[in-house]
Amino acid sequence: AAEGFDYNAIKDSANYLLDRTKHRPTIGIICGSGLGSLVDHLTERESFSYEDIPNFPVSTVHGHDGRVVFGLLNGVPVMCMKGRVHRYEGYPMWKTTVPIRVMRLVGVSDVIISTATGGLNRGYKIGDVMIIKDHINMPGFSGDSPLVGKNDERFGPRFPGMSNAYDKQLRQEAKNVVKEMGIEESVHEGVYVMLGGPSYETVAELRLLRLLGADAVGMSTVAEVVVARHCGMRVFAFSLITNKCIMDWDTDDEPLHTEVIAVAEQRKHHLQELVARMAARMVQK
Ligand SMILES: Nc1nc2ncn(CCNC(CO)CO)c2c(=O)[nH]1
Repeated sequence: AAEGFDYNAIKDSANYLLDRTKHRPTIGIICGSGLGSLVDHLTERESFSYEDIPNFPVSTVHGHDGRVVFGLLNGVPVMCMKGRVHRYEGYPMWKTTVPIRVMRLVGVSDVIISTATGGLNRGYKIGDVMIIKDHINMPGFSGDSPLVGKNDERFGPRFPGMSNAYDKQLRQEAKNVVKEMGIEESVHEGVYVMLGGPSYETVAELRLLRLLGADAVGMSTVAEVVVARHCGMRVFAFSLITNKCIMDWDTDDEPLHTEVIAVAEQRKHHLQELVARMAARMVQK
């Protein structure tokens, strides 16, 4: 059979974890750039290396030790994915979303996804946060979707809808949290577009993406959201704007991955506070 999801393989991954942790979280957290250290704040932490979990994809980037971390975030049981695998590493799209399906079989019903992005919207500053209200699945346009291939009804339907992918109620909750935190001036709401990467975009591509209505661009998140919605999870996702995309030909700026990491490091406290407050609201259902 063509390579793709296998229910029993996902079940084995989930059972490996269920047999080794006492936690039964309903909230999942994908820690994108800047959020990894969130796991240090969990109490009653139980952590498992991606390498030890059967059938789990492992990051090929050394020093990016991927870990599944269970624990309590201000008392709320959560299951965190610290470290992501990306399409640009050469994994098929479906494989980059295996953590979502494992979360589902562990019992997670809501997922918080964070990511670093380049700002296309000229009103965004480096270090700002964009609550994702919708996405453009550019790889999906050419058929590179995590759901291509045999559909497993035990997860979801053959043709899932994506019209409310980014839960409206959770976005409203997030705006309330942002007000509580007093950071409204650096938080926006916009459209995320995914490209495959690993190269950053040309100026012509960035101008096209802006014309298409995208406010921020990245190389992840969209496939995870498609798979999360396919299996009925609620999704809250946000981007950290780590650099402003260069939109004209005569500047010689160049986006640098080192900048991405540095900005994430600077803003991690606000991001972690946002996630903790959202998790507390989401677990109330
Ligand atoms: N122009 C631009 N700026 C960005 N800053 C972060 N990312 C998300 C991609 N992050 C990669 C490389 O930094 C690592 O996963 C991007 C991007 O895709 N494009």
